[in-house]
Amino acid sequence: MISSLTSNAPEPQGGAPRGPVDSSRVPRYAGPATFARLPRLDETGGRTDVAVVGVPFDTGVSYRPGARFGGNAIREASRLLRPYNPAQDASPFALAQVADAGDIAVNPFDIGEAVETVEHVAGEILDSGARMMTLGGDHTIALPLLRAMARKHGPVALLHFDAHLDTWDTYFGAAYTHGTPFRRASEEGLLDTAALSHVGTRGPLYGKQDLDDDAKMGFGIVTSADVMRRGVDEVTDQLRQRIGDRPLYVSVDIDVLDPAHAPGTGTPEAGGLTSRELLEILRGLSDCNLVSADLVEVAPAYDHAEITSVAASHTAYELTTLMTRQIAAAREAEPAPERP
Ligand SMILES: N=C(N)NCCCC(=O)O
Ligand SMILES: [Zn+2]
Ligand SMILES: [Zn+2]
Repeated sequence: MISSLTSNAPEPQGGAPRGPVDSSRVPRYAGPATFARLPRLDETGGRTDVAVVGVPFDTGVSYRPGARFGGNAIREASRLLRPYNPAQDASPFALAQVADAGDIAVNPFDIGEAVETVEHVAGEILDSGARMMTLGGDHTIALPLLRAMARKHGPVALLHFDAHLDTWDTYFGAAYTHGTPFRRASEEGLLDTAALSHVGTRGPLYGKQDLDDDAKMGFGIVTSADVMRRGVDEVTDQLRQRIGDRPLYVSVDIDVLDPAHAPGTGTPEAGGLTSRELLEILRGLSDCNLVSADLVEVAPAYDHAEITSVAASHTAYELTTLMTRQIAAAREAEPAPERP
């Protein structure tokens, strides 16, 4: 019998979460890439507090394809993440169990079926009590994810980081595309219309009507230029006030970043946020009730030196840290008899 060449994460002690592989013992470039070198879900007995889930799907794109490879590119780039997050003063993988649940197997030839599959699997994960950190995939997948969120939490507050509105109606007559998920979510009543914000919006539109339609759905817009002029702290305060203690879903399209910070994406627009601005805004959400998040539109074929997937891995790390901090705080407030 051949023993494993690269050891897995160490056995946890006394019910503590199973953490990442120790990079001081196993070189971080060795072995299979799970997000942040965390255990797979089957290594935690199928139980986790936060499930990192890939959705290799890009059949909904209107321009460059390739986001189906985004999740695995982010996992590869996440090998360098370390267990303590000084910006949030937290060790996310010690506060709660985070595990890599692998990919949802979606039909690349049938968008309707793919949307149903994502909704179904997301529902199972949420029913287990876990939160989701989803790695896309193109932005189409936000719709089935929001359907699952609304079934569990009711209409959710939405913080949407993106160059684009993604509230357009149809493309070539198709209702489910990466430019339309939030229009469908609004029509289906999945969103809490008092707390909807786009952040980082910029670039040409089809017409002024796009903005009128978007405003009618209840969205507020913080453009990329607003972030530059008003600054991260003021913008974050305003977003936090709008969200309050509502259940919050965060959807990050990596094209919210300037193409200098994220060239590896399908519909790039000049004049975007820096990765520093995005990470800082996210860190400011620590008192929000973040129920789950997605990070979409990483298309590694257009990337260079993993610029985009490194930015994406750090973005997912900040989001995961926010969730684990909230899970730990809730446990402290009301001690549960056993860890899932
Ligand atoms: N969701 C993303 N990334 N892009 C939407 C752009 C849709 C369009 O081509 O007008
Ligand atoms: Zn976009
Ligand atoms: Zn988008």
